[in-house]
Amino acid sequence: MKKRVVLALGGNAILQPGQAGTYENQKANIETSADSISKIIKAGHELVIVHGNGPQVGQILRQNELAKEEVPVQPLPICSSESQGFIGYMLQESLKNRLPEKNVATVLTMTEVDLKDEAFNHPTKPIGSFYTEEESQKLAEEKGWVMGEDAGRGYRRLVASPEPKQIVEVDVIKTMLENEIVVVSTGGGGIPVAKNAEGKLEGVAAVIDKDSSALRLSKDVASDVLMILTDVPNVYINYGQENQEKLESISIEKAEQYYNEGHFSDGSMGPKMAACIEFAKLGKTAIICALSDAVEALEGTAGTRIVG
Ligand SMILES: Nc1ncnc2c1ncn2[C@@H]1O[C@H](COP(=O)(O)OP(=O)(O)O)[C@@H](O)[C@H]1O
Ligand SMILES: NC(=O)OP(=O)(O)O
Repeated sequence: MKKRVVLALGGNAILQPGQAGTYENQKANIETSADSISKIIKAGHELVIVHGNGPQVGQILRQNELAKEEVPVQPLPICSSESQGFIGYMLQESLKNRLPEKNVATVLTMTEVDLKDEAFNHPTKPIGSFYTEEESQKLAEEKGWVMGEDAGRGYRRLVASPEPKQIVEVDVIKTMLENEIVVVSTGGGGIPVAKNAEGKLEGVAAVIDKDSSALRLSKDVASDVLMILTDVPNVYINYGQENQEKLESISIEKAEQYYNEGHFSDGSMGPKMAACIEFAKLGKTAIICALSDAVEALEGTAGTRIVG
């Protein structure tokens, strides 16, 4: 049966930790992602792809800073829009090469946030490259960056990550879905904008969590499924320990219990599970699975499903 699916594509699907972030690295990863995504489209489902941009937006910002003697530095929302543009282009190209008959288009998407969001006072979103603890201390001292540990993988620059309140282009996205267009939207959680003192939208320095924005978008376009693709085949309890246990199909109550017991790390699996639990509460299906298992997970034979 045809389903409307919002698919959140993890950062690893575009750039893996340890990779330099060359065009070739990103192209190769996106080609692999397109193999899986095109199978979902071929199966006849309506699809919106929401991608991450943490590594890319950090690198664009850094390029700006390093070139500042010659070229004016652009603010973070401009860097976000650039990341949506180039990742959208790469996805469009790879998907169009596999499915020449399908229309695939990227919507540069703004996401409204609240300037009073407490998150502006506590940066938590890791962007850009990974550093050692020593390098991280030096960068904090010399450049005043806020640095933090990222899920045991090293240290990264942190920026504010407010809650997504509204996807500004949601009506455009719905119209495209109704016209069978595969949509790439809300990349990097959306370009963060907020109402200024005159009530006008204006870009703000933040990077929104793409899993939270994918949840917002899933609700707004009334998708049947929220699917988060990442680099692990399942969610586990006691993850990384000898007694780790794979979760396949779980109830909202069990998922909440495990969440409250701290089985899902902040900044990695935590926000994914929080988004899935909230989506399942609408009586719908939320899935977390590996990129390569997307079609099987939709059919219910792979991944972790929270069933509402
Ligand atoms: N309970 C858990 N089960 C599975 N993976 C977990 C768990 N807790 C933390 N993780 C980590 O979450 C990572 C996926 O999150 P993240 O790196 O943010 O993904 P992405 O960049 O793909 O959005 C996995 O690689 C794994 O190391
Ligand atoms: N914006 C965002 O959540 O990006 P990553 O998934 O790459 O961290």
